[in-house]
Amino acid sequence: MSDVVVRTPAKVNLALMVGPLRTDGFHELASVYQAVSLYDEVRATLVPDGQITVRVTGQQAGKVPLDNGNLAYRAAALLAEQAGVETGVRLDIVKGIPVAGGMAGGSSDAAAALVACDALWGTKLDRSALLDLAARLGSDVPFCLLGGTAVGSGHGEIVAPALARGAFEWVFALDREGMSTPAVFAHLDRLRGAAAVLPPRIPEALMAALRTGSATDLGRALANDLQPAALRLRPRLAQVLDAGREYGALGAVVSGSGPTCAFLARGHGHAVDLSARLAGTGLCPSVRIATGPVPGARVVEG
Ligand SMILES: C[C@@](CO)(OP(=O)(O)O)[C@H](O)COP(=O)(O)OP(=O)(O)OC[C@H]1O[C@@H](n2ccc(N)nc2=O)[C@H](O)[C@@H]1O
Ligand SMILES: Nc1ncnc2c1ncn2[C@@H]1O[C@H](COP(=O)(O)OP(=O)(O)O)[C@@H](O)[C@H]1O
Repeated sequence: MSDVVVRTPAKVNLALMVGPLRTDGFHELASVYQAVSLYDEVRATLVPDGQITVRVTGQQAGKVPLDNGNLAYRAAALLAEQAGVETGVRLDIVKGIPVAGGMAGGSSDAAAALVACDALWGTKLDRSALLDLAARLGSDVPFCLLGGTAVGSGHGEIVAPALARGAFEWVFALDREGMSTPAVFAHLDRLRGAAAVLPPRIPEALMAALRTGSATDLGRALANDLQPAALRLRPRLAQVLDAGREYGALGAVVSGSGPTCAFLARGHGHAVDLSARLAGTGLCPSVRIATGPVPGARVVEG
């Protein structure tokens, strides 16, 4: 086999509860992730010379690094090192997930590269070994392997499937410019100042909404501790959230560290209507519809 193609999803945090800053520079998190149907594709092609190269096409491709700053590159290099692989790989990434949008695009490409290279090189790591490597690459990477709806703890890298039913219709309002995840966490610390920060806890109402599959209850329970910091850094996002609520979204929340805003719709027809209305406000340059949950990074060819 000389080619493997992996399709890999974006995520939205249904809850992102941020605890104290740890001594390792990460914050303790309690997160509920959901994988949604906006995808990147990663094609891994065998090359004999031991080199890893990356090419990126698709939406906002120019904003993505091609060197070892690319998370997919790092994933391939880490797997090669761990498994003693000497052949190389060319990674062709087609971006469909917004870049620096709070939707885990880079992390998802890292998960995809692990899955693709594992198949291409025949390293055949088991699920838990892949999850360990994923955790070394970034807080969101293990979830991108798992997909579905899952609870994250630690700094977000310890993931377990959530008891959840139902399918949800989402609308995502993209912003012109991405936001830096470390900058948003740092701004939250500034807003919190010297106040004591409690260990993070996922709202019980959210887990209950997932168990019943009620979109109305889920919409009400969406929560993101990073949202106040993201709104301070990008005040126009507050208008975007208000517009979505006005057009009947069941819930409106900043996705992860932002700037993408996520809206839960009543159904597909409402999602189409909501996306048209949001686009019509002129507040957001691009709007997407997606469903969740969907599976994590999966081989689709090869
Ligand atoms: C905020 C979240 C929510 O799911 O996603 P995004 O909005 O970036 O997609 C994640 O916590 C982001 O995860 P990820 O993008 O993998 O970030 P990482 O590479 O692990 O960390 C980047 C930096 O973010 C900060 N960070 C990240 C995770 C965490 N629990 N505490 C932190 O303070 C740290 O400054 C860290 O150095
Ligand atoms: N494969 C990749 N796709 C997108 N961005 C990447 C990738 N690898 C590294 N990056 C870098 O990571 C930063 C954060 O991107 P991304 O993972 O899309 O956003 P977020 O962390 O907000 O979910 C980007 O600004 C980019 O410089």
